[in-house]
Amino acid sequence: MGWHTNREFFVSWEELHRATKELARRQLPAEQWQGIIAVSRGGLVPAAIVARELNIRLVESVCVSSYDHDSQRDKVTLLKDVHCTDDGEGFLVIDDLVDTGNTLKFLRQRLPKAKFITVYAKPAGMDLVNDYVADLEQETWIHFPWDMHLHYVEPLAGQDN
Ligand SMILES: O=P(O)(O)OC[C@H]1O[C@H](OP(=O)(O)OP(=O)(O)O)[C@H](O)[C@@H]1O
Ligand SMILES: Nc1nc2[nH]cnc2c(=O)[nH]1
Ligand SMILES: [Mg+2]
Repeated sequence: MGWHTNREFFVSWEELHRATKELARRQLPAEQWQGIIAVSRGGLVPAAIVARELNIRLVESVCVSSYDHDSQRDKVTLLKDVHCTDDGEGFLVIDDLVDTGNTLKFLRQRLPKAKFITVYAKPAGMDLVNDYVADLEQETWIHFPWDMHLHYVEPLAGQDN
């Protein structure tokens, strides 16, 4: 696991790779899948890792955008649709996380027969995914490695506390 304080959870590249490989392992046998659908943008890196592990070369993307509405992220719009079977049957839909579930609720209408998987899941959206690797508290904010950079921190003894 990464490490978290104050309800923030920082995920390293190595931890994301490990957890996503575990997610991929659970989708065996690979032959049951026609292809992978990445939910852009957060699902792009996990989808690449799963595609590599399952040796699946057909990787599609679906592009969505969520808007703040009354401080809730409850309006999802489709920016780019996906090319796959009509109802998504035989496809794996991959996102980095499910939080409120609004994104996946929206995509489930479009792809009712697809299998939805995420690396991380929070309680409000947990029932909307068919598989995930790690659950976190609803209040925890997940920081992904592509949103961070390494930086210096003072030794404990040098801090004002
Ligand atoms: O379950 P929800 O409450 O819908 O939240 C989960 C979604 O939020 C994040 O995407 P975001 O919309 O921030 O865009 P991004 O993937 O382009 O960064 C994340 O990648 C999931 O797709
Ligand atoms: N990076 C990030 N994006 C999110 N979108 C919805 N919840 C989260 C979260 O916990 N972390
Ligand atoms: Mg996203």
